[in-house]
Amino acid sequence: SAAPASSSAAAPACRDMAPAGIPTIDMSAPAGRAELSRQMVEAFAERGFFKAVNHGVPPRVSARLDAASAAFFARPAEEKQQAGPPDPLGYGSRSIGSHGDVGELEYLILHTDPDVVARKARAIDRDDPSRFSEAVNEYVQAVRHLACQILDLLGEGLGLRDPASISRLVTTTDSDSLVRINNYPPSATGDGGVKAASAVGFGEHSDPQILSVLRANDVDGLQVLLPDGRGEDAWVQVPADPAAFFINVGDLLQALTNGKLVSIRHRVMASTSKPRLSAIYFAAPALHESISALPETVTADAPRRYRPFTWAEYKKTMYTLRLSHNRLDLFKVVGEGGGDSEQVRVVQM
Ligand SMILES: C=C1C[C@]23C[C@@]1(O)CC[C@H]2[C@@]12CC[C@H](O)[C@@](C)(C(=O)O1)[C@H]2[C@@H]3C(=O)O
Ligand SMILES: O=C(O)CCC(=O)C(=O)O
Ligand SMILES: [Fe+2]
Repeated sequence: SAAPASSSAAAPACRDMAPAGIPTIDMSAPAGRAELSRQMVEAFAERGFFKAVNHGVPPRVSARLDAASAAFFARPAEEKQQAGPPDPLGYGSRSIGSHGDVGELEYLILHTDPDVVARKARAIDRDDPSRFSEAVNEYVQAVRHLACQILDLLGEGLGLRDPASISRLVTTTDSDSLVRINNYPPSATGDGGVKAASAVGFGEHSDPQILSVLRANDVDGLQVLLPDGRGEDAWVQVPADPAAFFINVGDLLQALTNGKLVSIRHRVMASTSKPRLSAIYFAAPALHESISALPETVTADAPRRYRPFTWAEYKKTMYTLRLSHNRLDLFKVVGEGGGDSEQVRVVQM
């Protein structure tokens, strides 16, 4: 089916933003583990994201990735193209996906398997490939650990019989997790000013995987779409904090929790005079993994919302669609009684 146009144009401008509603969670659990997992479930159910502080990722690990990324982006354009095109992994500039989405950025998308990183690093840092691959591998290890801690806490907060069942999807050796490094150039107009606040760095979308762990430098730009309390959604600016991680629910976690946790729509607006550098770890399962609602999340009051699907199937669908598409809707079960009924109809693409 045809992808709908981005709804960004229709969404309210930043000046109409809802009062800041950025849940912040102290990962050192000052009030105990049970309270920490309760806070996480609440933040993910109501907002789909939170800011993690005291997260345990050493600042030098992030700084090392920043330095390696900045060194790559500073190379001449012809040299960077050697690490592209994004097929869908690799170096890309402005074009996002293969359906006409564009943004004011350049990026690297890498699979997190260390062997794959090592191979790609030969085109990224030709003088010393291991300088780049080691920085990425060390970073990935640290953020995967953080992601799994969060997923275990969620498992506990959701009252799962097997609380580690979600994090196991990510720790498997054939996990399809990715890391994406984005560089948004300063949006100077040439006359000393900056572009209008409407310049899109990375258009509106939800992340397809299980969980996204985002860190950026001190440059603002990330916005999340949140209910404004008056029955509308509004874009809320997420103030930059290089010492924190911003964690968001992906489409698969929404499906696994039968819609209890919500995959948040977000975007990046490019209107600053400094480059924004960000790195996002997308925690994903293995390609063959079947995704269906965890039994504890399916009740008489909350019947099954999505039909089971594999990550490979979901990924194939997502790559045929525009960035802004509500792709999880295509897997919705329709009909009375939810998905446990033999009579269910499934929305076809
Ligand atoms: C337009 C697209 C880019 C994207 C693949 C897609 O067809 C739809 C999902 C997009 C997205 C958003 C989150 C991540 O940045 C990303 C790497 C992902 O897994 O899904 C991108 C994809 C991409 O840039 O290849
Ligand atoms: O670069 C950012 O800050 C966010 C980008 C993003 O949402 C993505 O790459 O999926
Ligand atoms: Fe995203």
